[in-house]
Amino acid sequence: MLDAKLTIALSKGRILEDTLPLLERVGIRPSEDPDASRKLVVGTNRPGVELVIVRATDVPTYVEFGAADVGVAGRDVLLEQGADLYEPLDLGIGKCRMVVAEPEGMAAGDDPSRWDRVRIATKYPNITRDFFARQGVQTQIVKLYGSMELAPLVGLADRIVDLVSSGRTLEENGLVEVETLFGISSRLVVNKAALKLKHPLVSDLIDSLAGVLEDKAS
Ligand SMILES: Nc1ncnc2c1ncn2[C@@H]1O[C@H](COP(=O)(O)OP(=O)(O)OP(=O)(O)O)[C@@H](O)[C@H]1O
Ligand SMILES: O=P(O)(O)OC[C@H]1O[C@H](OP(=O)(O)OP(=O)(O)O)[C@H](O)[C@@H]1O
Repeated sequence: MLDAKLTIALSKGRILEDTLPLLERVGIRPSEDPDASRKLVVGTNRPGVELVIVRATDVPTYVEFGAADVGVAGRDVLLEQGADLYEPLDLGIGKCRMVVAEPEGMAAGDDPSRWDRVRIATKYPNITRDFFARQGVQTQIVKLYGSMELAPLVGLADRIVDLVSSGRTLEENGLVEVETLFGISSRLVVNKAALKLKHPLVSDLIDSLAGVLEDKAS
């Protein structure tokens, strides 16, 4: 039997802020402001469609395990975690880039061969390890959960691997970008079983969002 319920996992902050206008354009409106509320399950104007509010780093887990049918997650989080998800749409929101940064004036510059055994602070240990391993550079990784830019200032690390958007956080902390790993935006992710078992609902959401993105691009 077809399940007429669709659960969408979103995280508070940037993703919620940028995703709600997209959902609005496809006719899905939360019944209360999820940012103002402490509720973690928020209904919508569409019967059977609800939002679950989770940490940004938890979105792939909720969707992979089917606790949510779809979700919105940054490419950074998706690459770091490597969850088994269907990723049909780049929503073009939450744009930033993953970079290596170091204190301004640091001698090693952008020659990775001189980076051996440097300590790198990051929230993304898998991405960081893979990136340097591919260059044949051994690094010691210090896993942090935020404020990465502080680490080189207090001697916790030599460099950081983190996200940059405007560049303001790097600049205000005397750091400079020395290498870009890749560009980032947020993606719609879908549970693979839900794609089959709830195909009409899921494909309707994907197609409607794709239409909105096409309109925005033209
Ligand atoms: N400065 C930024 N500009 C644009 N997009 C960003 C920026 N920082 C992060 N993002 C994107 O937004 C996503 C969510 O980031 P946000 O800061 O809202 O959550 P978080 O605090 O990193 O998550 P968590 O609470 O799980 O640690 C990131 O995964 C990334 O894809
Ligand atoms: O280039 P900018 O526009 O300054 O943006 C970059 C900052 O944004 C993110 O931090 P966030 O605001 O999520 O805080 P966090 O330290 O808690 O991760 C990221 O980790 C950088 O610190």
